[in-house]
Amino acid sequence: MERGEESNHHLHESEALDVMPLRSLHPMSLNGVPHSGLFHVKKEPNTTNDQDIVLAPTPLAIVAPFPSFRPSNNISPAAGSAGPGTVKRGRGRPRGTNNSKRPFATSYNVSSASASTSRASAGAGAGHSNGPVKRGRGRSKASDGSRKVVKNIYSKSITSIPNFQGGISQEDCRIGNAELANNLLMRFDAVRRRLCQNGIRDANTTAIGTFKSLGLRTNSRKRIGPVPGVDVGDIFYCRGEMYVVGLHVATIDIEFMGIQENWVAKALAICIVSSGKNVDEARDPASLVFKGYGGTAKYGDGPSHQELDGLNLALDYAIQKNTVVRVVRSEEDQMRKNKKIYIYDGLYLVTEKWREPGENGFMRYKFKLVRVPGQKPGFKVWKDIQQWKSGLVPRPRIMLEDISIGAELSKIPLVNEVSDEKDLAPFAYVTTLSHSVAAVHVLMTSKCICIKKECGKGDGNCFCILRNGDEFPYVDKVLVARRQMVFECGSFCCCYDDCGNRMIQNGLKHKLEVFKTIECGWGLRSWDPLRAGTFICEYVGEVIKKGEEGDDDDYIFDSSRVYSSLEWNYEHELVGEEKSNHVSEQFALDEPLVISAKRVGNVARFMNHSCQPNVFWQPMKRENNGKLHIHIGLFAVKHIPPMTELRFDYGLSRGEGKKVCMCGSDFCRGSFD
Ligand SMILES: C[S@@+](CC[C@H](N)C(=O)[O-])C[C@H]1O[C@@H](n2cnc3c(N)ncnc32)[C@H](O)[C@@H]1O
Repeated sequence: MERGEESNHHLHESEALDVMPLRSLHPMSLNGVPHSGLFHVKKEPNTTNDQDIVLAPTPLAIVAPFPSFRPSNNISPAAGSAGPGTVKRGRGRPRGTNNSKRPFATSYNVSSASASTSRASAGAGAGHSNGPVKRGRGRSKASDGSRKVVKNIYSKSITSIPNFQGGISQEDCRIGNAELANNLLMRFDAVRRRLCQNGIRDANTTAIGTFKSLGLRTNSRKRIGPVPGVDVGDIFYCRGEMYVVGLHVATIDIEFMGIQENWVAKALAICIVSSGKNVDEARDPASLVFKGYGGTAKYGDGPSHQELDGLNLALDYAIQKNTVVRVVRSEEDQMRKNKKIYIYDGLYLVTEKWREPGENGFMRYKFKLVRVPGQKPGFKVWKDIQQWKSGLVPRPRIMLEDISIGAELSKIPLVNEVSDEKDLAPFAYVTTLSHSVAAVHVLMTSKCICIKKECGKGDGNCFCILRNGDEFPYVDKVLVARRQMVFECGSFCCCYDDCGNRMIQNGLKHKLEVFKTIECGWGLRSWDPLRAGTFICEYVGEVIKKGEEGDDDDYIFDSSRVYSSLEWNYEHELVGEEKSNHVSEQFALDEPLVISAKRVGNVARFMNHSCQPNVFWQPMKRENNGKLHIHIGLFAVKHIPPMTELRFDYGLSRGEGKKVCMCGSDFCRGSFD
């Protein structure tokens, strides 16, 4: 049936259906879509349209297969660092609506990743898994039939932890909210980073196994339309993250929910991931053509025509019902070869379907999806930036080509989309911190003790690695954990200039722009997506003595201010470590570090303040000309979509700020500075 033939049946977000396990049903009874269970529906009190989807009191109404989740192999409310005195808020563990803290699991078990997804005990709100087929318990048969021990020390996932406080109530888990989604994404990525650092081969899968089995997820209720806490434009670096926030909870590119209409169970498409291969027109930010399923060679049979069954029927049902479908676009990640970034692009309508001959001559289904107008841009932002970068289309409203006047490798434009102002208060753009009065630590050794034995000068241990707790502080160029101090490699190490532990000294790696904000003067943002833990820039300026700041100096960084706490690091229980391994996030500076970027500075001087920042600061020791200095690195708290303003917490000087804060966040303290 083509669009328009049916009546104006709509299912809106307000009519979202409540899904609870009921009992299992024949696996193929859902429009031919295999599924694992039948779910009973409770309708939201304010639901208005009962005719289209019959919500029978019992025995069935909505059929929601709990998907077996198998993530792909792809791989903060407060800012800054926790200062000497901190306003406790941080990521924390959010309380449930009933303010209760609930343990999620009762026993501790570290299992192999392959088994963990199938064996995962369903924690609160996690539902049950029909995950991968169980393949035994660590012993497999060799080709000659003999038993061989498979020792896979790199694949561990935590399936249960006694007394673990997940901090999420079952109700919150089901309904979801922005704080929870944010919190879980940060915790998930912290675990993933640590597992990577520990050499776990498939850190994504292991992390998701842990989160799934402990019930650490939100929006566990299937729903049509938006999911609470996920905004258009939000980005995800693996499918596990979309699972944790309930955006797309399926191993395949299409997620559906079971609906019962006139006592017949039907599948309705609710979310699709356009992965490039399954779409014809992925480049158009307003519409796409999704390819149908089926018709491929199976069990030795040849390919065949695609039929209107299974997932094709789920998309067709969305046409009939005129229901919205969430669409996740994807783009290549420029920082990781052959990996993707997923961009939530909001709601679409499936407007038409047709069948046409495919390359092999067999008929293939196609579905056109058109973006619902009036939503904020998501994927379009990426397309615009690609055009600016390629030079095909100039970036509009540029007031100054490069505020760094060539000091940075990549130009930093000054952009004003809100007025015609193009003047900046005069300052000198510099890329290095000037230490007129800073405490300078003279290096005790000029001996090379680098990690490369072959250099012949060292003993095989890099001085900097040892000082970083015998761990390399980064994985895939992102910081794993905040520390009291990060020690950078320097000229006394035998590593090369492109060593991954030379972050601050190698300067900006992302394309940034200074732009006019509506309420806070000039601000800073990035054209590139920034993964949580990405080094953005250093806070550059003149180091001054505490107490010597001018009253009119708006460009002060002061480590001795009071900062809201931020719990950014991994939870040791979730990576199977002892508490003693926990890396402290409290920085410890012998003396306050005060930097003024008023007269001289870099892009960081344009970063505005937020009480719920997306950037934190990290003290870093770096050697220059045989001397060690403390520098301040600014890093992404969470994944930051392109063109999102970058802000850190300026802190409070005396418990109360001098300036009225206009950050607009839910956690605004009202003042800063
Ligand atoms: C380091 S500068 C940031 C760049 C500045 N917006 C500019 O135009 O040069 C700090 C100043 O920006 C403004 N600002 C930054 N964050 C703000 C906020 N959350 N609310 C109000 N004003 C803010 C205040 O004037 C503050 O003194």
